[in-house]
Amino acid sequence: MNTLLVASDVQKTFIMHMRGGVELPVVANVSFSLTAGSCAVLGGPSGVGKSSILKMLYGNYGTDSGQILVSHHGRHIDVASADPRLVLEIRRDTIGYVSQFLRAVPRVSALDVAAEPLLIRGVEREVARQRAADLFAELNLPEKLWSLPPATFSGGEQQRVNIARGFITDHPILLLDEPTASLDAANREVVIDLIARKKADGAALLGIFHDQDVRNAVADHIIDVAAFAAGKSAA
Ligand SMILES: Nc1ncnc2c1ncn2[C@@H]1O[C@H](COP(=O)(O)OP(=O)(O)OP(=O)(O)O)[C@@H](O)[C@H]1O
Repeated sequence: MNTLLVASDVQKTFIMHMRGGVELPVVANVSFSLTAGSCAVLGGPSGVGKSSILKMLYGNYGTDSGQILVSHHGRHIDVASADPRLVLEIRRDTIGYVSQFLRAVPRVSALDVAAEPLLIRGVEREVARQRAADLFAELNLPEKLWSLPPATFSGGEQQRVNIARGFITDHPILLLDEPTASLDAANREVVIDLIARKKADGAALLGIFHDQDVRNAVADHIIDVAAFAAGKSAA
């Protein structure tokens, strides 16, 4: 088994400095690993810390303790303690992330938003845009929208731009935060298929899916986040 990420005893507490230093413990004792060619799903009730875990793996949230070891260009790097420049390099080449909502940049077309992760990896602009167009077509995004900035798109249209942006690269690790939340049944099926292809290509995926049908279709195993707090083995 080719292990691409190992999280060990990860812990996080939010301290609300604007609220008199109130402490909000979010997760503790979080330990799991991700292997190539499989999709793990974070499970557990709302508020248990699923999104926070994804954000820690991506380096958006810091950790209080624990390690998040990632296989990056043949080295094992601890995302939890890596310097910000290295975290950016890991995001460029090793860990992709589909967030729930698109952060649209004004005046940038949907095609260029989706193509950007390839451009920053040095792929030629027309090749990257063609790849984005192929994904948009597969995701049934109307062609008349492709050259428009996505800020005014519907929730489901924006989510499909975000999915194309996340799936366009061949990152070995891909994090998915509710990628199907705003999609209709037909497009949920497209995403299930995209995930299956990523697995077949050898990527390690970790996702949050509230939709039970999607979860059943993609999950190789469920990581029960509530069990960490209870001190049990979760995976
Ligand atoms: N930036 C933040 N500052 C303060 N508290 C936060 C922050 N992000 C998350 N939290 C808190 O951490 C807890 C876990 O939130 P998180 O979004 O990780 O849960 P979740 O399991 O993904 O929930 P859901 O299934 O509802 O999306 C919540 O109580 C939330 O209020």
